[in-house]
Amino acid sequence: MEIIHISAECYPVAKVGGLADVVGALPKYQQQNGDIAKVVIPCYKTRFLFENEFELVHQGGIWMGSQWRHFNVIKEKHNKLGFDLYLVDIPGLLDNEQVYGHHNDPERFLGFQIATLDWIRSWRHRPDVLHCHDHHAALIPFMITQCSSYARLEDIPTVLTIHNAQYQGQFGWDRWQWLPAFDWWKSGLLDWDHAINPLASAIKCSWRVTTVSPGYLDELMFSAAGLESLLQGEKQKCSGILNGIDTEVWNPADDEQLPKNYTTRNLAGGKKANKEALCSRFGLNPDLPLVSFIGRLVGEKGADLLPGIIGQADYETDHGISFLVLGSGDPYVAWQLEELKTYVRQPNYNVYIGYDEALSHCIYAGSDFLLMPSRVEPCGLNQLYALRYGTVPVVRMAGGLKDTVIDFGDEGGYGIRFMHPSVADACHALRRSVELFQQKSQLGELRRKMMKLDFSWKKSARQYADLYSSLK
Ligand SMILES: Nc1ncnc2c1ncn2[C@@H]1O[C@H](COP(=O)(O)OP(=O)(O)O[C@H]2O[C@H](CO)[C@@H](O)[C@H](O)[C@H]2O)[C@@H](O)[C@H]1O
Repeated sequence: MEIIHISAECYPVAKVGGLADVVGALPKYQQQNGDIAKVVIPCYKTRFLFENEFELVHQGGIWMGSQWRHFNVIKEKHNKLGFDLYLVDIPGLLDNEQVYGHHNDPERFLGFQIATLDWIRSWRHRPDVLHCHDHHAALIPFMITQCSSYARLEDIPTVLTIHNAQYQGQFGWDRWQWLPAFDWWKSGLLDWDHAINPLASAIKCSWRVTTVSPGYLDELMFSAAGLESLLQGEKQKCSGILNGIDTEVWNPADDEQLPKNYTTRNLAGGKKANKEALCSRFGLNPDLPLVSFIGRLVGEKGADLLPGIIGQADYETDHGISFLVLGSGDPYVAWQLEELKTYVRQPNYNVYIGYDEALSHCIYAGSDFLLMPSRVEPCGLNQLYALRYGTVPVVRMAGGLKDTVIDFGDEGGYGIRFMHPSVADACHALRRSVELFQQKSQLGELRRKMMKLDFSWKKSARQYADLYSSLK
């Protein structure tokens, strides 16, 4: 079976968040299972582009309204990622370093999708599935079924995976001419709330819709940033498939980013060495329980709650807890987190504003607890990385967090859960964390248990394979 993943991100080529991790890993496991999995993403000017070798596989041109745009498709030459990687290069549109945040993002991602289809249309054979990830690839199901220029592709099954329904990629009807020609009476398939809404369109037009955890699918039925009724109506084609993690990239036994590698055998010593290195870099006291946060500084992740949580927990424990934050995003939250250093000082708190992949690995390994006060969490990968590194996840019961973290107070449990995204609930969970930290043997046992859990892609890749087979 040949599966084409179409996405805006793919680790390690271009990563902003968890979408990249999934698209960089799932295809690798699909290849290992005997399928052919290919990934197509925009050709941004990231380091990966300059540090690797590519070959030109296609040249073409597309119309977007009255604008003609030339494009190239290049392929990474040496199968570095374990699957074929294709980059769609549209000069003047996609050739920036930043993945998102441009004034013309709708036009950029639409151009990417049209060029991708234009290229696939030129193949002699047809792939078995087009797997579209998030809104950046979500106009494809509409275009292949409704735009006459892609009629050749019309009966290829399409799967939409929703990694995050908060972002839908809407743009105004004044820009409908950017799309390839379609019958106007079909425009309802593009519309949601009087705008062209790519995510809504894919929910309507794709053969199947998946969410990145079953819990998130349940949540979307009553909280989906305006798409609730649409999802309820299309419920029969929706399913939740939990994300896995790439256990080759995230493995404390041979992670090259860590000061010391460890397994369940040298767990205590390994965690200690990593914690000491991390604490010494950030001026923290290694004898205190270390709670970390890694992520985008946005409301969904509850990042705005962090200053309150950290201040309150520091006060309640009489400086008996330490915090480290790694994140980037909302400038106001970033400023607040910097400001907090004047109230909660070293050795109890430090923050690194920015994006640093290597540091994130050191934090998963060197922390005792990973805090995730998310308001919305479609799956969440951080808690899965934390588990793999023997770090106790302290999570708000949302979406995928609820599906993957069982409270250590319950049978078979290993993490800490709390109910509401509030300072009070998070602080209560942190008090439990401090108590757990003092029970050294219980903590050691939990760490061993967490590291043995299997959240690899094996099971989830099989679920996707079953889904694709059902489309034949
Ligand atoms: N400042 C920083 N420096 C270094 N690394 C950083 C970082 N900020 C974040 N990261 C890394 O980015 C990834 C974030 O993963 P999440 O699952 O939180 O993704 P995100 O919310 O972006 O994606 C959406 O898609 C994913 C995948 O489906 C879902 O799991 C998730 O719930 C959904 O919101 C992790 O690998 C994390 O370590």
